[in-house]
Amino acid sequence: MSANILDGKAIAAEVRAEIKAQVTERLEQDQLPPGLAVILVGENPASQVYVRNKKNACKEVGFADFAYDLPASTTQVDLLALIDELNENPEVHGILVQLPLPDHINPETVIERISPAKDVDGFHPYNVGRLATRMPKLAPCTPHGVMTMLAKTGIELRGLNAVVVGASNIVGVPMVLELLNARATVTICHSATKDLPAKVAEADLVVVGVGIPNMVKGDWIKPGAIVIDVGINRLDDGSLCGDVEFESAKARASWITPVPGGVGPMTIATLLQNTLAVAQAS
Ligand SMILES: Nc1nc2c(c(=O)[nH]1)N[C@@H](CN(C=O)c1ccc(C(=O)N[C@@H](CCC(=O)O)C(=O)O)cc1)CN2
Ligand SMILES: [Mg+2]
Repeated sequence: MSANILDGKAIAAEVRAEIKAQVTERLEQDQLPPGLAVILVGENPASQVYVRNKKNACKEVGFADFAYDLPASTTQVDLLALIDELNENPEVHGILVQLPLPDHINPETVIERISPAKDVDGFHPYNVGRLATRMPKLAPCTPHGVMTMLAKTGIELRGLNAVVVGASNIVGVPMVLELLNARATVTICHSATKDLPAKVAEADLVVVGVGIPNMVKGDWIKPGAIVIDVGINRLDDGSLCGDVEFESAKARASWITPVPGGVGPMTIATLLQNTLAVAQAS
């Protein structure tokens, strides 16, 4: 068997085209363009790439982007003051603070300061709680983007055995909530999990987001399983790879996401969807 490729780059382009059409309609009705504030603190090279991609995506679909590239020495007090200002700005529908933050800034304090109504990353405890109680408002972008990709396979998730590897707030935990809401039977694995290969081998659907290159081996994959690789690891030669051994997993899976060009572009497309949703509701 050789898996079908779940082409996140192509699906994300479709999503952006739909968003652009809705922005055009808003502008024709003399409404404000959706506005997204993107805050980057410091000079993490990977974050700089992601933020640049977010700004480019905003331009492509006709959003107003409010960019704040702040020095690594920015104090938490100053960052919170900027968020307070953006929370009050009616031209700004969505606010995100790129993670990770420098060590002297507490990410939880910063995330909680963003108005839940403008929290287009979906990281505020209010939005996580909404997802956990099956009343989602703004859902975290990466797991929600994965759900959009899974819908493209046409496969019914209800009753599938889903295994999520990695328990981060950005990926693993909200991914579990999304899959639970789709009525999958969900297992979450993390660094204390015993016999990970056996857990993965039971999965009809496996989602991996741990940040360890090629950690999940192809021969762990149940034949016919769907494999979603959220990892983006840069190797010493500059190339990117995922958390799953791609070629050997592809030989067993029914569907698989590539890295790059899989989940990553869907994260940004979903961010745009969330921002548009806030604008349309305001
Ligand atoms: N505030 C946030 N911080 C972080 C998030 C997030 O959703 N919100 N997620 C990740 C990083 N991330 C978005 O910010 C992200 C990562 C990767 C991609 C992507 O498109 N990757 C490309 C490859 C890009 C490259 O050349 O490196 C791909 O996979 O094809 C988009 C967004 C952590 N921080
Ligand atoms: Mg995200």
